[in-house]
Amino acid sequence: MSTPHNWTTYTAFLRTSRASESDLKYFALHPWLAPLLSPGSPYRSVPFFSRLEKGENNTLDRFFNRVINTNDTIPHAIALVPGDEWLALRRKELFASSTSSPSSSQQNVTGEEKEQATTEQETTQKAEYDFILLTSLAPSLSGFTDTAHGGLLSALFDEAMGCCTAAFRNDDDAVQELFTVNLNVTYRRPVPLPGVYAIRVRVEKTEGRKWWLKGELVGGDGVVRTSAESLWVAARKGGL
Ligand SMILES: CCCCC/C=C\C/C=C\C/C=C\C/C=C\CCCC(=O)SCCNC(=O)CCNC(=O)[C@H](O)C(C)(C)COP(=O)(O)OP(=O)(O)OC[C@H]1O[C@@H](n2cnc3c(N)ncnc32)[C@H](O)[C@@H]1OP(=O)(O)O
Repeated sequence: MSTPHNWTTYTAFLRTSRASESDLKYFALHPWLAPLLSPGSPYRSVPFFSRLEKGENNTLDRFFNRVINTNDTIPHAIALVPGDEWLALRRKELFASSTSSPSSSQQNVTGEEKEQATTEQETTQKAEYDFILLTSLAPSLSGFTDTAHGGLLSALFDEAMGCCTAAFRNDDDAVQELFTVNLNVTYRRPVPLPGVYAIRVRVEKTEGRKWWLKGELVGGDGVVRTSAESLWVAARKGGL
């Protein structure tokens, strides 16, 4: 078992960590991922947080960091996140008209600031998605023969979306923990096993404590095999 991490905030984790060489080497073998992994990519490769060991006495994320962290389930997974500048712009965009602003410094964004953000967006490297999970799926994740189980795909969307929201929460906990209250998954095409897939997600909008997200799962042929929409609700201040 690997050593538990010692980051104190998710933001610090995003800023300072890098995906393992073995995972990077593995995904680099798949040419369709090159635009996401090359030096010119708008994304940085970091470990998939949910997969990190949290310590013997900490039961956080056990499903992802133990049960489906094996050679015959999910042998490799990494996360791709936009650069700091782009994330900051997205924060401005998402919280400009919302009372769920993740930081007091981002509240009451004025028209002038919005305009400035638009200009900045034109010059900052644009990332179409707020979070991408690259994952290999091995044969033991099957429902139908050689096909990924639909429940597993839902769990992957939920987790990727959770990590996506975490990047927009602030270190000072101005936004409370977020929970999935609704997850609507559309199974469009089977997801063959074994295979390598990208789950790309984006926050569509926020309103008060509510956040709406969308996501898609694609393989090397670019076909959207599964898509998902979800609603997340931040816990009330002062706890549930
Ligand atoms: C590195 C350092 C360490 C730091 C670590 C930090 C972060 C971790 C980082 C990364 C995390 C990474 C990954 C996490 C990823 C995934 C985790 C898995 C996520 C899940 O898998 S989580 C499990 C399933 N999840 C639940 O276990 C939730 C059960 N639930 C509740 O606990 C309550 O539901 C609660 C508390 C959420 C809200 O309760 P509440 O009482 O505060 O809110 P209330 O009911 O008033 O709703 C407020 C407004 O939402 C609307 N609304 C509510 N529900 C709706 C629905 N279903 N459909 C449509 N609208 C709905 C209402 O209509 C109202 O709308 P309006 O305000 O407009 O009237």
